[in-house]
Amino acid sequence: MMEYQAILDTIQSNLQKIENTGTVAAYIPELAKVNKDNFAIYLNRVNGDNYGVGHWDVSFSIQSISKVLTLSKALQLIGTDVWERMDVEPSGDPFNHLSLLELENGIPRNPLINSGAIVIADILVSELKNPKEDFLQYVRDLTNDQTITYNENVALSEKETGFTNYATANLLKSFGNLANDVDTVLDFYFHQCAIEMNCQQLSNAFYLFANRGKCMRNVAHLTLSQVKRINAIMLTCGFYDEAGEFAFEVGLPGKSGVGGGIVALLPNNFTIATWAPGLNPKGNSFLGMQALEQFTTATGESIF
Ligand SMILES: NC(=O)CC[C@H](N)C(=O)O
Repeated sequence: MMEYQAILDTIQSNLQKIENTGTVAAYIPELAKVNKDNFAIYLNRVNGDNYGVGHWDVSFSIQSISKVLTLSKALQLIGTDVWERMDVEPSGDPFNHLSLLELENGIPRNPLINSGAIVIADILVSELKNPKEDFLQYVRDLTNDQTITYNENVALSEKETGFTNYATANLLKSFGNLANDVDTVLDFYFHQCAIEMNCQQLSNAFYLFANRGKCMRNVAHLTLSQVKRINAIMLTCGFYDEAGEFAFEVGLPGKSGVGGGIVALLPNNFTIATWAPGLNPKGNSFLGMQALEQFTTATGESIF
């Protein structure tokens, strides 16, 4: 019998001993206000057991982690048509990089970099009746928690400073890969990124990817094939130009966000969420990456 709580406690005390060289994301002014000392891990096993350490009940901005949830909704709505508008290859580039998009004629490398996520946002704006409300409801249903909401200050803060995302959306539009207008799509995108969750909610939200497409309420949202593909994309593209490093160190499908969250999972086994707002130079949580490396090393539980 594995002592998961003891393993999480040990990871927390190990990480308290090292210098946290991460820095909070400053390019979105609202995120720069978050205290770097926050640290949390929450683990959900598919057998129903759960464990937490640190500030696992404190909410933070999920940012790019939302891209997996919008992809999941888009696949549910239009299936494989999604792949007519983007690829499934790792980019090896930072999340907001523009030059590949221009070279490749407005076809994003994958749905987890900003350009791909903006195309997915465009799909949801076209397909959902009330896009922001309906998507939030989807996230609440997956998580089995009706309290989850957008942080309007974060959405506005990103809108005011989101010059690179405007450039990306305009480039997509110029290549004919955006059906709706740039402002409408980016308003949706800035809101999805501004959803707040704590580690418990985040781990719950991703439960369906470890549980063969069925959420916490045991409702089926995705086919087995869709879950397989989403997990493959998280493994190859979830950490941008550090996807190789995450696979090497941790060995799980996962997704990071510039709010300092990471969520990862082992199919049929567990989901785990970490939060530590200090980011490494690639925009991934400095301590979160290490916490997950220690977790899969201590438990021996990874996809490899
Ligand atoms: N990596 C991230 O979390 C980036 C998300 C952020 N909202 C952006 O578009 O810049």
